[in-house]
Amino acid sequence: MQEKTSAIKDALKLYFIMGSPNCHRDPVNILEEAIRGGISLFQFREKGQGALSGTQKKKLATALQQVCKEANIPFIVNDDIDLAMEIDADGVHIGQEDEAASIVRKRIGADKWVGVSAHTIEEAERAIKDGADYLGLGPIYPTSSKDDAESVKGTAIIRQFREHGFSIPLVGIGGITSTNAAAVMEAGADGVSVISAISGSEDVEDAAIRLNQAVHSGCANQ
Ligand SMILES: C=C1C=NC(C(F)(F)F)=NC1=N
Ligand SMILES: [Mg+2]
Repeated sequence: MQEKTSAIKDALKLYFIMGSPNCHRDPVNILEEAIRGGISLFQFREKGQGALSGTQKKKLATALQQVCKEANIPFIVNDDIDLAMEIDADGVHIGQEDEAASIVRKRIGADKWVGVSAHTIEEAERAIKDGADYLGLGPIYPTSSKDDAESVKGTAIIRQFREHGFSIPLVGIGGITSTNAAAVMEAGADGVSVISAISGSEDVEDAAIRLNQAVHSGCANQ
């Protein structure tokens, strides 16, 4: 398998997604604690009620990017391609309503990581043709982190994509916790992505540790 693809597969194991609206305290501290707890990839997703913009958003992005750099964790930016390019992020994540993946790929080049949210086989096929490196599938379970989420899919969508023959790295998203993460891995995902299961936890480091254990118990059973 391609070097880049295997690096992405490994990184997707425990994919923490966060922005200031998801935090009740300093996002930098939360990210540091999540890294200590074993997250393998981080996405800066500054979206929703009270989200920062402009220089404030860029300031927070670069502070979180620095934390990731020091821990050798890849840093992904959600939606905002301009910001990702300005701060030389490791990649971007885009949804169906964002700029087309083909345009994003042209803008950021071959080495950067491009993740795309997909809900159907057709959306996935187009994303792969457009040069996506991984797909985010969900919401697997009911989620409180995204107010315009699509219908809940369950782990069936992961099995469906694998049975269809997709070998592209897949990460589940939506309502994932340490109690249901193993099922996402057993269905064939390369990892799980979480927002509130970590950022909303009383003990962020412990939440990440427990999610990591669940993910590794799940992929062991594959
Ligand atoms: C809406 C999203 C769906 N999936 C993902 C990821 F987990 F990264 F694939 N990130 C998002 N922001
Ligand atoms: Mg988006």
